[in-house]
Amino acid sequence: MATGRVDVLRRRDSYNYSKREFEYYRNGVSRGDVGHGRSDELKHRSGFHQSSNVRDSQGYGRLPSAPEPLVKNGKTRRSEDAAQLPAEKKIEFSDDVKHKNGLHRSSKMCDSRGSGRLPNAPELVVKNCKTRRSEDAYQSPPEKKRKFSPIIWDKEEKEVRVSSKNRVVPVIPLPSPHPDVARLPAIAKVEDVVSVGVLSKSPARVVESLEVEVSEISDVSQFEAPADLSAPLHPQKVGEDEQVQNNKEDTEFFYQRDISLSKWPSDSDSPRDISDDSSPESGEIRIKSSRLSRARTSGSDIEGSFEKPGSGDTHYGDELCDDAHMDADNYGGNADDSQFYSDSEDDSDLSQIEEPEVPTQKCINMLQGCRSVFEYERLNHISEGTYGVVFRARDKKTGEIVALKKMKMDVDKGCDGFPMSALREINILLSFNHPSVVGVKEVVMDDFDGVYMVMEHMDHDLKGLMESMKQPFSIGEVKYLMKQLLEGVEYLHDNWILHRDLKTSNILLNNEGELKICDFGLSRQYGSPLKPYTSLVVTLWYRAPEILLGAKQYSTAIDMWSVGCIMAELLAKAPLFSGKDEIEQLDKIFKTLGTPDEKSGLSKLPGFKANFVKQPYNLLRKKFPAASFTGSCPVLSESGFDLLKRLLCYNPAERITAKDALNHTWFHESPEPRRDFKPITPDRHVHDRHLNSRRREKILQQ
Ligand SMILES: Nc1ncnc2c1ncn2[C@@H]1O[C@H](COP(=O)(O)OP(=O)(O)OP(=O)(O)O)[C@@H](O)[C@H]1O
Repeated sequence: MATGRVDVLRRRDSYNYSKREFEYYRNGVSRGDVGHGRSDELKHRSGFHQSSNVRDSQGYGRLPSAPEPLVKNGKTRRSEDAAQLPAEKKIEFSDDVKHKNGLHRSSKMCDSRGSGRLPNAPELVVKNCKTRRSEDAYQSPPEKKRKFSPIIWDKEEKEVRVSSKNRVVPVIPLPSPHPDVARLPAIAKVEDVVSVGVLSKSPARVVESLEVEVSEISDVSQFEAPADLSAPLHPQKVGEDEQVQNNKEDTEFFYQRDISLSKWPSDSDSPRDISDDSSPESGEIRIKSSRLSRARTSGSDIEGSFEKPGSGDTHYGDELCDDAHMDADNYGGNADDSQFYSDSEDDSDLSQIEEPEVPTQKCINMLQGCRSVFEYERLNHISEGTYGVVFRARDKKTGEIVALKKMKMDVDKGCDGFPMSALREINILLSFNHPSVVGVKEVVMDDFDGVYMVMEHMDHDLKGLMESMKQPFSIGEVKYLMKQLLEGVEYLHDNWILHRDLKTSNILLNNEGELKICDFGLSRQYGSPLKPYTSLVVTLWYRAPEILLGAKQYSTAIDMWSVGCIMAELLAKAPLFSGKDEIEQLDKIFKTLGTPDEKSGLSKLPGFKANFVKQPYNLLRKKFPAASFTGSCPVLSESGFDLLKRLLCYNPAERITAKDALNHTWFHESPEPRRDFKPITPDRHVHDRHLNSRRREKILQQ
């Protein structure tokens, strides 16, 4: 059956969409209407991680025992003492830096290429895993750092500091770990400092994939000599160049991630100020340990219930570190023990700034290891995407209903290693805390190295909800949903994250009408100047024209285009541009919005010269008229249409930002956003949704 299932999955992949979409398209949209673009995307998304993921010999964390990689202008080096580079570890902000949500935020501007809105940062210099803008371009307090890690680095500290003043950040108390799940603690034994950005790579691979300044390596004994740095890590069959580019991108992403709060303790560590210069940033998790345990291919049955197999079935024995088992009594922090964060020298300045009330940042003490998935009772399968299978489950101790996303380990076909997409998602979601971003509670494991992200459970996703609705949302409801979506997107962009896969199936809703963005597998950090990114991001229907036309440099505007497509879909209850490949997608866009001209900001892109249909008019208003007597098309006021038009503006530099969109008059005119909106009868939809998932399971088994 398993083989059959895989075959079906493969077949499904050849139709280029996830099972959910498969079902959706199968039932709702003719097959011919969708998907071949998705095929490319899937291939790419799979290949995207292929060579960058090399299974190391660890368990859950799979942390290589690599010394700390330091990134400097795209190169890495190691240093004996990262603390010697304090200046390089800071990210400095220009004068218009604003403080919001406990994070320093800089306003955005358009880059000279018109490729998107950039933070008003001049040249970014990446050093020591942190980003810094060239000093001649701005003068801002060097002490200002970007901090958004939830990870507590200090075992003894029950609280950590964050950049925001007066923010209490409680440590989420975790119960005792599953006795068989000691992989994370096990990795806290090594002596080298490594980055979570290379979690999926063995030390050798880390060296292979990055340029290393050997002179600065303090301990070369643990590294193999760098291989051909330009070569992919594995033989590639397709899209090798693209793959190499993607690997670079992946690597850059993690080295640029900034988790300056994070600390990994060692037994001997005393509580440290997390602003310590040596604290890791940019997605790195520093660990002390050198014991490596062999990681094995995940063999867990994703369809099985979370019943713990007999203890004799576990295979970690000889690999586990005995003292990795944690004493239950000592396990878990105490929310009451939180203390105020301070941003050291910044405090006086910050006191001048009126700070909005923000939710506290989540903290998870990584040292506590992760609990077992057997702490949860599996209730039902919710959905399956490219990167994970999502279940509804109940916390056996608290009774809380959660969503468990089992990370697919085999998304990088033919490769070992923890998938980069999963690392990104876990890292980002653990870092963020916003009402419009889905909350991650913890990461748990099964006995087969399966890794699960425990998320707050949401009753619907927008796609499923719209499928089940007979009528489109009312304008007040659309406003309310759009407002929440824009708040989430604004939060991401303020925190330098591009989601890169905003679509209705990645927008969740609970029965209270609360909206949350999920699926951060394709997200990445952005900065200035723009780096070449992969153009194979964002599900085709929501993909911005600049990406479709081959732009390699893009920014937050790509998410805003997706938001525009989502707004149109909320209004019409049908996707706006549903091309089945890139050409058709562009064709559909141009037929509605008019073929872009030289002034569109797209004329320099590689695909612009292609012979597209010439359609000089913007016909969007026809689809969303100001009044309709037949009720066949959704009505939209002048100001609502203006917002939609600005979201779907060709020129990425002129496309409206999330912040400006939130201030748009549409949200202030009547009807007001319907805050009392609650999705349709919850039980029925939940039931339907589960029925659907059962139907999907059947299809997969055939
Ligand atoms: N916290 C949650 N609560 C309820 N349902 C969820 C939750 N997270 C995800 N889902 C459901 O699972 C589906 C797939 O989740 P997700 O998009 O994270 O997986 P994926 O493998 O990354 O998908 P994709 O193929 O779109 O990349 C979502 O569309 C949603 O229906």
